[in-house]
Amino acid sequence: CAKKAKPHKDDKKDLATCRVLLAELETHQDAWPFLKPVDLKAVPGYRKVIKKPMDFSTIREKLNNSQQNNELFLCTFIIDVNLVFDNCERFNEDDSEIGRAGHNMRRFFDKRWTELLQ
Ligand SMILES: Oc1ccc2c(c1)N[C@H](O)CC2
Repeated sequence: CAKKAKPHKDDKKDLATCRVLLAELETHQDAWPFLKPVDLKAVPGYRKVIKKPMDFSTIREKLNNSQQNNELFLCTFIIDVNLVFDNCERFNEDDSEIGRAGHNMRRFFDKRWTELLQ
């Protein structure tokens, strides 16, 4: 991940950029399956199948707690967002409403993070 994020000149703004990017993810029309943690009591099999649940509200909490000087926050952010979409692919058919939402959101994220952070 570190090698992916080209060492661009000014990483001081990266935390603010992650917050902007996260806000765009949260307000996307296909974000609804990913806004809050999956209810592990209500969804049979989820706890067993998905080893590392992740969602946008948890990512926001982690960003709010991360320190600018902890330079790992950018990689952690990218890894966590991709975990949301990887979990979605693992648990949902591609040809399902939530499966399609996951693919759409991943495509949107890949485009925006490349524009904003690389
Ligand atoms: O039918 C269902 C019911 C619940 C969920 C899903 C599908 N997929 C989500 O990834 C996790 C929650």
